[in-house]
Amino acid sequence: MAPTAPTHLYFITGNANKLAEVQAILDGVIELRSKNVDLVEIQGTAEEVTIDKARRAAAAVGEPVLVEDTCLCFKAMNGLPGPYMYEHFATAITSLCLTYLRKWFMKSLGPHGLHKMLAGFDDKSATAVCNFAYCEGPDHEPILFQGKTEGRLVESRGPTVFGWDSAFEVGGQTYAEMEKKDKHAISHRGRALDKLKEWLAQASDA
Ligand SMILES: O=P(O)(O)OP(=O)(O)OP(=O)(O)OC[C@H]1O[C@@H](n2cnc3c(O)ncnc32)[C@H](O)[C@@H]1O
Ligand SMILES: [Mg+2]
Repeated sequence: MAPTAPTHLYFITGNANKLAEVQAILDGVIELRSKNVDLVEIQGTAEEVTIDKARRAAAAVGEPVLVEDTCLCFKAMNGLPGPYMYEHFATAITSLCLTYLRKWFMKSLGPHGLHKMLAGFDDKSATAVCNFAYCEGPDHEPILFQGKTEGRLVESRGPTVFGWDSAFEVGGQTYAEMEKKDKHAISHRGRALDKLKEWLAQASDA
């Protein structure tokens, strides 16, 4: 059966900054309810982790849910061997993100120390990757929406309110230096949610 457009969504997250951003971006699009359910996160690619998270969330809440997983990937750490196929490259990068840029890592390094991770590399480029998964309810297949933003890792500039915002620069400004609406217009999260909005519009027309 084709998935139907929900009238409301439970966004399951324990991260207050994420919640605020998602609420702002989806304002007027759909009724967003928040819930903090402690979900086990499996090991795997970012996509597998997000899909599994959505299944667990739907089973716990019993209603349409949205979950999200974000990671920051450093190209330099996968510089070897150069000519590898893109698919291998992407998989290796994803594993790196999952292994190294989880919450505990951010907590121990902090936004001010993050740039030191690439101190020994010339290539400071990084990609912010955001995966949202929507699941209509228990026993439904989750649907994935991905957004990516290319940038680079820099010394922290701007308020250190949200994760690595002050260390990730896009077009000359760190995320933390941007107005929120400007971050949303180009961010990994904004781009992923553009796809979700498009899907919601199509599903409600169907
Ligand atoms: O409950 P969930 O939704 O899983 O929230 P989380 O805090 O575990 O979030 P993630 O695993 O998705 O994110 C890993 C880290 O990346 C940080 N992060 C996520 N999105 C970010 C953004 O847009 N800007 C800066 N840091 C971000 C976040 O604060 C975490 O420390
Ligand atoms: Mg998490």
